[in-house]
Amino acid sequence: MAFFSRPQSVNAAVKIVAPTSEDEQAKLSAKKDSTQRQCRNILIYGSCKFEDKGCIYYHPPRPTTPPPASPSQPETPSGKLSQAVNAPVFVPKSSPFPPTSPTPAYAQAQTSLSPSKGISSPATEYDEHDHYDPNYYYYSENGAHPMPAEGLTSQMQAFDLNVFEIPEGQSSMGMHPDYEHDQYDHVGQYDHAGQYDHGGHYDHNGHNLGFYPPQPTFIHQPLDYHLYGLPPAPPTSSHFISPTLHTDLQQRSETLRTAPAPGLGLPEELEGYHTLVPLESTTSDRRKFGSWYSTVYRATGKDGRGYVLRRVENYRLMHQAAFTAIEQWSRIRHPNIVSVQEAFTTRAFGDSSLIMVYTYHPNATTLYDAHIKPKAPTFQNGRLQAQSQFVPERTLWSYIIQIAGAIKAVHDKGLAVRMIDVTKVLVTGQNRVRISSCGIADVLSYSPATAAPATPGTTGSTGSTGTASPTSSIIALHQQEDLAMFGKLIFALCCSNVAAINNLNKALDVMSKTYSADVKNVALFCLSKPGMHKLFDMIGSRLLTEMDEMQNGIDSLEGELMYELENARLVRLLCKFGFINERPEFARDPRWSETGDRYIIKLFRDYVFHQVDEHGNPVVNLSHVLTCLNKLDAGTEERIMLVSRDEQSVLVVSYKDVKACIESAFGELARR
Ligand SMILES: Nc1ncnc2c1ncn2[C@@H]1O[C@H](COP(=O)(O)OP(=O)(O)OP(=O)(O)O)[C@@H](O)[C@H]1O
Repeated sequence: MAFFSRPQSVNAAVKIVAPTSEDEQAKLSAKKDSTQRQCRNILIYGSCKFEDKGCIYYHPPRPTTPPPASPSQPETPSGKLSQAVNAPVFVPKSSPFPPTSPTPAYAQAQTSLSPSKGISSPATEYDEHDHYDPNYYYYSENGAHPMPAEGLTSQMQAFDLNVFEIPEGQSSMGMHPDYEHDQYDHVGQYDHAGQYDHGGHYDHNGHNLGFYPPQPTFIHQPLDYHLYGLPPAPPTSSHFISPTLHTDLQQRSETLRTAPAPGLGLPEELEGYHTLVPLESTTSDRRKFGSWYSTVYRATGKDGRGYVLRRVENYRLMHQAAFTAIEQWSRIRHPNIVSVQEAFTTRAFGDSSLIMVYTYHPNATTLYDAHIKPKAPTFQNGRLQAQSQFVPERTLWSYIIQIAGAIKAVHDKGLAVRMIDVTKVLVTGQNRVRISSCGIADVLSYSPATAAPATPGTTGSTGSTGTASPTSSIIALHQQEDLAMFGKLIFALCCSNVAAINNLNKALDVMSKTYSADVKNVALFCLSKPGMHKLFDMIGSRLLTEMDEMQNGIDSLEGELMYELENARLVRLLCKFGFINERPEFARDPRWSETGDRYIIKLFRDYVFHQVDEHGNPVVNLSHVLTCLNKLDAGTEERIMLVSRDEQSVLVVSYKDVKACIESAFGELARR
């Protein structure tokens, strides 16, 4: 292959060819007599702890001075470097990276390399040892822990391996099915029963004798973790961020995609909205919305997004001008108001219905459902106990501030909410509330007598302009009503009773037992229908607390986003694989995706996705995939063994090389 014809660079890929028949003979005869076989701990670690404790294998006499270790080729015993230089070199085309930095000794050895030595003439200096057969331990001991790929690669490097035998009929891919964790950093040792130990020594019966520091021959090779995105700091607990944020988001996404139950008899399509799903029961006790029945549906809009359709049954539109307020409402975008989209009438339900369209907030509940509706008792400490409905004061203030902010925004636009009720305020996230059903009262109670559209700043209570028109005084009245409704809502929440206000003394009693005097003062203040700005004076410094919490929430979400950024890196890589692998033709070359640098990419893809275990079953290990892709994206120096599909050749390449191949191939495609 063309990759091996460039020995001018440093060693990145090593082709391992099938052994000659003489090698085979030598290996077989060596296996026959284990006392003549060199101990593998010597081969791998340079020493055997059991040499004097009964190890039956051959231990050559120890050299008087240990060979110096190479710092940049940590997994290669330095004593074998002169043999390693015989390895052919893989250099990706137009590599954007500098070549793998060799040690001075290694570089020197390379320059003295005879050009006649290539891949087809593997080094023969190994003949004094028996050839390393990575399958030997694994297949000789049934049930032994299979050798992980990284372990195998480092073993091969430790042997300066140029000659490698893949037993006939055995898939080399199947040798390392348990690639689960990032084991590259471990310096393990195989005992003679084939047990792998991450840095520990085993006796010859396979018992672990304890954890020993790595042998000096092997230098710990850390990953280039600095190339990865830093994990975000642990998020500070935030009032507005759910501790189960991921689950909540997934559940919302699931809710968005639930299909409607069949046989509901709902219209297929309404002004472009389709796939209607009722959000409340249409059969059980129904409360009237003023003097109308209403039903809330979830629907999918023309843009594919979710919307809420509130249908008011048997509504007859007498004046088109009734929709004027909707135009104003649809311009209000506030974090504590469910946005109004549009309104129309329809006969699709068999009657004349008014449809109000709002933004959909999946899995939202009403304040009533969240805090007031009696809940079934649950088992706590082995006993059935009623669930607490109590709203903590911190949460209550948060609700007060959010709702007050929403009311103010509406009033500033010259409108009134007219619908502040525990059943119409939605909890749409962790301690987040939004006023829903806005604008509907304006349509339903439209009268031509009060038809003149209000303009911002012309309101009675909050407005600042001179003479009040009849319209503006009505709006001012509605705005004062808003505050009174807000006061009632605070009482209802504090007393867990929608009708708490009907017995004010009792409600005040309950309230003062649980909450601070400030809560009571604010609730009473609202009931007295004051101006909005005075309300904010009472809330005072609690606004700052709320702001701090909001910013904590933002920090926390940014941290979450950082995690997702990591995903984007991997998706980009996968896209590049998709562009390159199996491309039918490029530059009039039908074999483009199978040749040159692309061949490495293909083998790498096999290594990541197409591994099989010893039984030939696919290895579908996501952590293996993620680990490989992260290392690829970081372009680490770590090497892996890629096996051709015919299992006749093996390449040892670094992630850095594979990354260079991908950059180069993708660059070719992108330049066109
Ligand atoms: N914009 C929205 N996004 C998500 N869900 C909503 C939205 N608006 C309403 N809902 C849900 O629809 C359901 C019915 O809403 P509705 O306003 O009718 O409340 P309700 O408690 O049934 O009040 P009522 O008894 O007055 O009908 C509620 O569970 C509410 O959570």
